[in-house]
Amino acid sequence: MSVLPITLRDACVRRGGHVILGPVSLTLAGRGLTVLMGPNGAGKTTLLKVLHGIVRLSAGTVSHDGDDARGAQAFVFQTPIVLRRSVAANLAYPLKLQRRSRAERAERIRDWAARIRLEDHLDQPAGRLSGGERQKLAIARAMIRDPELVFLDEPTSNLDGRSTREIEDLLKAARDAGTRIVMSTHDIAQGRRLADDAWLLVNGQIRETAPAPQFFDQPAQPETRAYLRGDILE
Ligand SMILES: Nc1ncnc2c1ncn2[C@@H]1O[C@H](COP(=O)(O)OP(=O)(O)OP(=O)(O)O)[C@@H](O)[C@H]1O
Repeated sequence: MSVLPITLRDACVRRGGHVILGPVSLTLAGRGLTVLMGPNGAGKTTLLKVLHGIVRLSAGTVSHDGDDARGAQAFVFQTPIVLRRSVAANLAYPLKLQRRSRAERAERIRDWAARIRLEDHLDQPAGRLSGGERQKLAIARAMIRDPELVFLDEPTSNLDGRSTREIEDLLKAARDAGTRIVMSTHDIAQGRRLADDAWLLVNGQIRETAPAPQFFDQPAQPETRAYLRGDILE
């Protein structure tokens, strides 16, 4: 069973009389980590939400051809949402929904708390964590039930170097363990560090999709070259 492929056909989203996304046609399949790049306001968040199935299209279609879409995919929002409970309770929540046994929950919580270096904070209210710690907790909560597919919206924006490196390591480990990841970033250096393949979105439209070496070093589109040079795209 797989949630993939997910296919968009001429997908459009309108808000306030404007098309903010689309028309976009693409297929999300395969393995690895896809980086979605583009200027502020290009529509990256909207595209991720469309792929996850939490934004209604104004036109076109999104087909989740796989099975069991909800259980096997997760979304990490740009501003991490943590429950007003302890760190341990935040990690336990998705496992309870999956009806995992108490023993299995305890083992996974210990494992993930160690991976995000919060093992000494398990009883602390999540609301008191720093921004970087909250983001790590939100990612761990998404990953703890071994989803097949995870979307992350700018997972390290506004974080310090150390938190960024820790989160990048988490994402690489999840990718290497077989989780399909799609994440947005406008940090080109981060894209180079993480991507197996990359998409450029400008003005609500996909301008290029390519394997990372090609995207970053030999892009086909002049617009991608301009974006990577640091030009302002409109
Ligand atoms: N509910 C809404 N009503 C009107 N405009 C909206 C709404 N939601 C988003 N937009 C606009 O749609 C465009 C795309 O938004 P989106 O958040 O998807 O872009 P983004 O690429 O993720 O941006 P950023 O990099 O700044 O997070 C933006 O210009 C935004 O202002």
